[in-house]
Amino acid sequence: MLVKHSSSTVLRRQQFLVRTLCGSRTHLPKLIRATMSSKSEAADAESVLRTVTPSLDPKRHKGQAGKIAVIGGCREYTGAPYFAAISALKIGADLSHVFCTKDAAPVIKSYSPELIVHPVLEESYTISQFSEEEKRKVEDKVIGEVDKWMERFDCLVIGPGLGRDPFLLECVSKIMLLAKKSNVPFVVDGDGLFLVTNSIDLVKSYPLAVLTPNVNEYKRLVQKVLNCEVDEENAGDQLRSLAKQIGGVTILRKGKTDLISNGEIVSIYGSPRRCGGQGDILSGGVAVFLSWAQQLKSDPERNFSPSESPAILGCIAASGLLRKAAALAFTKHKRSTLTSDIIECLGESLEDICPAS
Ligand SMILES: NC(=O)C1=CN([C@@H]2O[C@H](COP(=O)(O)OP(=O)(O)OC[C@H]3O[C@@H](n4cnc5c(N)ncnc54)[C@H](O)[C@@H]3O)[C@@H](O)[C@H]2O)[C@@H](O)CC1
Ligand SMILES: Nc1ncnc2c1ncn2[C@@H]1O[C@H](COP(=O)(O)OP(=O)(O)OP(=O)(O)O)[C@@H](O)[C@H]1O
Ligand SMILES: [Mg+2]
Repeated sequence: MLVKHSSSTVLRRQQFLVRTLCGSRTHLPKLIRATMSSKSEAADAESVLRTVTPSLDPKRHKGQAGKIAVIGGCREYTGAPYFAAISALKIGADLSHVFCTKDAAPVIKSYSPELIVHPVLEESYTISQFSEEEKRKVEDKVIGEVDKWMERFDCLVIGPGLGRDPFLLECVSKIMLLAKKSNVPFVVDGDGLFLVTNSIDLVKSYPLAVLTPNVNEYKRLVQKVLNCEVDEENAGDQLRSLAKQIGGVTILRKGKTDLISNGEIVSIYGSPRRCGGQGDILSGGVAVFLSWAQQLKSDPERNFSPSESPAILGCIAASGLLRKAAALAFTKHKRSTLTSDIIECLGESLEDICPAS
């Protein structure tokens, strides 16, 4: 489905792509052609997808296409971290880890042998009999288990199916500090947003943080940070000022159309099915495309220096791909479309935009 836009919107989109791609001798002509010819939003998201997706070069070794870690998964929720982690692999990352509670680990492992699952997080009920000192030791152990892996990850996804246990969230706060210390980008979603909304300093002024709130999570963020209600009339301005107030983090506000804090809108494709888990696919996708965009920026051979950040490019690419896969899954399964059906369509949807060979 192509969306019609006013000429000023089309112009803004063309300016965005030119801005994004300036400095790229390798990609500029092809991408500008794509935007000029279709003058559509599909060209924007698809051009970004084509730009950031790396070719399948036989010289590359395992890990170079991305190492992602999801911090999430507890007694209640095992689907959400699985959806985020498996989506990262299905899009093209090489390795996908999950750091979850001990209860959730065997369940998540049983969904897929592809995932590397670490049963390290603890909830309050497992340590309720412990003294304060013993609790501190458990916390140090949890942090240590994640820390020894941290430098290897290209991006974390913090929050899908994390739950809201206070002890567990305290440990995750420390994991965020570790990620910041190591300059590892992270996507915050689900219960990670509950944590961050109540402790905004955890992400404040960290340029490598991406927040992906749904309608409820966004409402709580706006109330807490801007001290007002969501203003649909001035949605773009409000989103920009929210991101500014949090010190320049990137925000992807999910909904009927996905709004990104630099002013971009992704409303192509999409599906009328609202089954749970689609946001989890998106968070895994943002992590992969952000990593690829960051790689692209630092690869001297590709000579690419877009003015838009990897975080913004990651959001546009992931949103476009998820919505395309959701639309494709809906054509096949109609009312019975489930999140796993959408995940099965990720490969075909990406292939349609950037063929593997
Ligand atoms: N299979 C799973 O394990 C899943 C677990 N999930 C996890 O569940 C936890 C809570 O996430 P939720 O998304 O439920 O939390 P929210 O606080 O976003 O949603 C709570 C409730 O709000 C209502 N709601 C949702 N969208 C709405 C809308 N557009 N307008 C009005 N009301 C709306 C729904 O009835 C929902 O139960 C997170 O950790 C999340 O990651 C979800 O990701 C879904 C899949
Ligand atoms: N009304 C809608 N019409 C079309 N697409 C939508 C609509 N609402 C959300 N989406 C798409 O679904 C994706 C997930 O958004 P959603 O609001 O379902 O997230 P979520 O509530 O966090 O999901 P999850 O169940 O995984 O927690 C968005 O990125 C968006 O592209
Ligand atoms: Mg969610």
